[in-house]
Amino acid sequence: MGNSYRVALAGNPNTGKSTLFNALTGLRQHTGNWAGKTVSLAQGNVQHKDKTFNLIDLPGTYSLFSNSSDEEVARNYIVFEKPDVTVVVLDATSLERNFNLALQVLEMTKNVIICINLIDVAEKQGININERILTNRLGVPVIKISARNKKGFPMLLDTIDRIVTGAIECQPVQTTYPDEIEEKIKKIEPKVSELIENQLSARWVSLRLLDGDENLLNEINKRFGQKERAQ
Ligand SMILES: Nc1nc2c(ncn2[C@@H]2O[C@H](COP(=O)(O)OP(=O)(O)OP(=O)(O)O)[C@@H](O)[C@H]2O)c(=O)[nH]1
Ligand SMILES: [Mg+2]
Repeated sequence: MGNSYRVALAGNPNTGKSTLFNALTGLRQHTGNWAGKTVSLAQGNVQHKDKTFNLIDLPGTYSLFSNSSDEEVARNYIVFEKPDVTVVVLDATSLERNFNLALQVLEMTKNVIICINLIDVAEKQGININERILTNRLGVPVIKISARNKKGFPMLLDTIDRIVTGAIECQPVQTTYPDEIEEKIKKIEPKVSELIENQLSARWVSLRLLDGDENLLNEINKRFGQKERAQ
């Protein structure tokens, strides 16, 4: 499986993740249970040049904290299962709301593509989106597509390809918080970093701890504790 890569599709509900998934995989999907949860994730393959991209259709959520099991499944997949690339699918007609989740993903992981879908609807509404400016600001590729009309797919697949081969290096922009929070992050981040080594983003885990996210803490204990016991 040297040429096989996992590509997770994340995003708000109703942004066209499954439409994109089905269009790319041609409905050759099977579902797999994930991480001890009864939620099943649709998976399917797409062939691109010499590579196989294994797409994972994550549950649609408005955020990636621990508010619901859907959020946890999507969040845990991105941070613990570490897909090779995470594609965040956004609705071009409600970018402001959709960027909330996109910025959360940029804090969690490095290899991210922002995929702005429903571009056909946005264009009809006179909404112009400059993907080059967004790419520069966000530090990761931003691509416009219409999943229903199968537009923009070659660029999307090519960009996934270029990320997995290292031709593109993502440098996701990090949200800056008020001084008080930044100071707290500075205090705990080195300790967090020591504990989790390079397995997760220490800044992101620090933020979640400051937020009192016990479910995440339990998940870290469960996963990393297990590894230690197994050694
Ligand atoms: N016009 C237009 N409609 C689209 C496009 N992509 C998806 N849709 C429509 O948007 C609706 C939602 O699409 P889904 O693929 O079910 O969205 P989803 O992100 O999987 O939704 P959840 O599973 O609830 O998270 C459907 O009615 C699609 O036909 C597009 O590019 N253009
Ligand atoms: Mg769906």
